[in-house]
Amino acid sequence: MAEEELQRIDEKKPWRVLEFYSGIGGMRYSLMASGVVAEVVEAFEINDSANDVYQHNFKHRPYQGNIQSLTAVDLDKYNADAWLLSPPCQPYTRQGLQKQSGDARAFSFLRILELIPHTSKPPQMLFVENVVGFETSDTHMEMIDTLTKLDYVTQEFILSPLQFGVPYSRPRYFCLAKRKPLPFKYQHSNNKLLWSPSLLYGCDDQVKFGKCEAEEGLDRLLQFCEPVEKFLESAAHVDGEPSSFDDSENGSKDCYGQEDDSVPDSVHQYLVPVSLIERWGNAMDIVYPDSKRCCCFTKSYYRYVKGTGSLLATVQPKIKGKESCLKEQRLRYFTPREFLFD
Ligand SMILES: C[S@@+](CC[C@H](N)C(=O)[O-])C[C@H]1O[C@@H](n2cnc3c(N)ncnc32)[C@H](O)[C@@H]1O
Repeated sequence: MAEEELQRIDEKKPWRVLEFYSGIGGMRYSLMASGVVAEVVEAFEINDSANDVYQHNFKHRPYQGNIQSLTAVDLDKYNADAWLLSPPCQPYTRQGLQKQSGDARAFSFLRILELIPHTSKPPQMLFVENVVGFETSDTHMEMIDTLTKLDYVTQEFILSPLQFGVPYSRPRYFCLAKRKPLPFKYQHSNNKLLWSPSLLYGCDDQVKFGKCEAEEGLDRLLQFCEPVEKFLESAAHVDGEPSSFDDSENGSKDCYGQEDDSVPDSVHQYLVPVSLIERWGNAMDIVYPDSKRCCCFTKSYYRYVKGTGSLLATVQPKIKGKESCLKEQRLRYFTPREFLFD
């Protein structure tokens, strides 16, 4: 690696970052929240609507095209230090066909890996995010093989927001890669896959950062988790965004078919129609303001009930759960701002 490259990192000049599969910009948000001095010099995303949101959020419209068509020359011109990549996860999800590298949606990521050795200045750092299942895939094998050959050292993690005090169960795979001679601060995690972030902080505090898969680890984690209510929008602050779920059966009245002045209009749109509760109540995942967990929200939240995310009971019964009448618990959907937990 050229001397001046290392110098740039040492001198804390802003990292030049490329964001692949930028979606609505979650990676960029995390980068900003991390406090790293960095500039996203370009983002790449094929989806027009995602790019609208990204542009709204960051006042920059990502390069709209297929990442698979990028060339090494294209990438060279950004002179980037770090690449952030969150490629499609469908090839690796447990519920899917698990075609892995044989799935067309994996091709663009494989192509990016192929391009790295052909760039005149490979990135010094990579950050890859995907679903649990990626770590056992042939795509992962290909990625590690490519990175090792190109002198990268990796640290891999499976982490859940629960391990960071957020009441949301959503384990995800993360890979950090640095090109030698750039070192990791804590090198005992080099080339390992870990289920706890503790070593990132140079400690092995399993009480604070338990392996969240294990039952007793989960119990310990929940002690440190904030309750759901900490992440709720107060009624006054619920934006008047148009409802994206079908409450046509509900008309303009509340879910009980009555006028209810105590519920602001802005919250009304998030109430779960009573007909849905009657039909699908058994399949609903219900949480309370003092709960310390939520199920993973999917893009079908608001459209389907089963397995798409939790619903919030706004009236707490004496006995929590489905033993008490669900209709009386005044269930509502989480708002978009709430389930993005920002
Ligand atoms: C897992 S999501 C990434 C989410 C993103 N990190 C965010 O915060 O929204 C994958 C994204 O990659 C985009 N995508 C998939 N294949 C692509 C390709 N070949 N070229 C460009 N974008 C692609 C999808 O439209 C989707 O938005």
